Amino acid sequence: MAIPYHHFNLVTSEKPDMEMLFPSPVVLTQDELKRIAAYKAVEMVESGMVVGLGTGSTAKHAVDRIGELLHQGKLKNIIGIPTSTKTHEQALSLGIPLSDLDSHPVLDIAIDGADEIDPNLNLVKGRGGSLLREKMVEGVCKKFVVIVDESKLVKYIGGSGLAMPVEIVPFCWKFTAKRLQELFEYAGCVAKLRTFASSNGVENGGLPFVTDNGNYVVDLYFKRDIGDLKAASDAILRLAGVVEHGMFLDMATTVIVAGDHGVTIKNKIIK
Ligand SMILES: O=C(CO)[C@H](O)[C@H](O)COP(=O)(O)O
Repeated sequence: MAIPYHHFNLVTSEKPDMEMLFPSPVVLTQDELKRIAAYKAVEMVESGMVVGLGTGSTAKHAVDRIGELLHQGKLKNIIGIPTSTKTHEQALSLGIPLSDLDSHPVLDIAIDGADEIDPNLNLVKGRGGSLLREKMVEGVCKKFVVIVDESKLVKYIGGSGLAMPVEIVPFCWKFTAKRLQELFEYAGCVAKLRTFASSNGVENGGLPFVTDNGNYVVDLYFKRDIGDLKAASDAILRLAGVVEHGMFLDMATTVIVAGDHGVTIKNKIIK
């Protein structure tokens, strides 16, 4: 049975942008690793902050922890900005005071998971379907802390072979999906409409998955590296019918990775 680890010995690595925390040698489940990364991130939250609340199984631990610290009186006057209806419901159930971008257009910090992280801290997000709200919220925070277990680390964006989601309007979705696939023909791209069944891991068709914004999601699968990410982003966003894509380029300020050998904290190098 997996045992959660209880303490860290702090060691600063030779690289100035990276801090390593080595735990006791124990076996951890993926969910425990997610929770460790989440709790570490919540240490960066201070009373009085406006906090972006991410979506997904990793971010859920961070929201739980913020709720717990508020309940214990260790955090005070937090305002949460949820990135999905699901997180909104979770935060409400924990008694976290909530607001939105209309009232709080600048956030102190946001904490969220990711589906992929490349060596330059570029991300793929949105396999949970909340990419648009996540990008809106996380694009206006002073610190964007990404929390993952080490399975999310990739050599290049798309490198996991799993989906890079694109939120599109439902109108003529096949047309938009085809244009997206053609855009990345050079990388062996296959574009698939996400369905409720496929979002649960069962590839047998079903009704289209509908986002919190009433849109569809087309998942792009790449066989090869798509190359210039900024060019890819611009090309996707130029297509009428596309609402947003799941590449979060140059947005993360800190990435916390929990792995079997400890927690690694990578900070963006400010040029
Ligand atoms: O982008 C997201 C949801 O839209 C999630 O942050 C991402 O899918 C990671 O999820 P998890 O923590 O469950 O692995």
